[in-house]
Amino acid sequence: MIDTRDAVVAHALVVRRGRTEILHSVDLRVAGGQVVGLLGPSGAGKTTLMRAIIGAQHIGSGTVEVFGRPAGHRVLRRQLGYMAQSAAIYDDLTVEQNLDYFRRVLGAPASDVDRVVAEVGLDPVRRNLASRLSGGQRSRVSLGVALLGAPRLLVLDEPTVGLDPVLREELWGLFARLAASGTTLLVSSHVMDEARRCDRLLLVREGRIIADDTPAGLLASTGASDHDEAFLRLVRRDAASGTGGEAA
Ligand SMILES: Nc1ncnc2c1ncn2[C@@H]1O[C@H](COP(=O)(O)OP(=O)(O)OP(=O)(O)O)[C@@H](O)[C@H]1O
Repeated sequence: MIDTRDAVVAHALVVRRGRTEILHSVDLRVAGGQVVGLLGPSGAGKTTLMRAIIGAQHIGSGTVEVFGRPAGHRVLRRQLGYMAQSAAIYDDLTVEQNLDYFRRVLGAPASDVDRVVAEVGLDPVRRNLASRLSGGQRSRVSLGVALLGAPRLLVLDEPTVGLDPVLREELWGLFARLAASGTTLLVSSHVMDEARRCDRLLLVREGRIIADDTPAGLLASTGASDHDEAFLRLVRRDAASGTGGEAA
């Protein structure tokens, strides 16, 4: 069944890391059953926002709710899958041992290992030690861990980085299938070409969301012919308006 309720709602969210304010009063709504792209320059605050949503980031003020519960609430643990930028897997275990270990921790069914191995395309290397995998294979094991237990919300921090175009295309196909079956996906990326694969795009710059639109809507509102150009125009427009960066 498609879950059309809001998966994530943030209101006036402020996050500091160390002494620096990273997110400045962010308002955000992520509808259920969509692939939402989180895009923006390096250091804009995408990872910080994702960490706040999964409940791993101390919040200065404001609120973040996931499926109507405060982020980090224990009942959300099994409803959320998170893939961090650096692969969080055990080097001395094989691909399938890694997946089996994490699915036990989650209480997910044993059949999840085969399902996930197939979904992330790691069948040929399933018995290889993680230490012997390529960078792209390692990140796919991490993605596989996030898919265990079939969570309602997947928060994926640059899941396609380092992957060749064929694999990237396959993973975006997987994301679309998951969304069609009701999963909500929040996916960060630096590859603007991937923007067109999302249902909705959030552009983050200097700790603020400066655009929230569909891929087609962003092209229309900026008059750009591709998303690279659209984002450049939006970032330049925002920089010229002088709203970013000063809040401390
Ligand atoms: N542990 C930390 N302590 C203090 N500041 C941090 C910490 N981690 C990140 N930051 C700062 O927070 C800001 C946002 O970082 P964040 O990782 O959220 O950006 P990002 O948009 O995900 O960047 P990238 O695309 O490069 O991954 C950056 O200015 C960064 O220097």
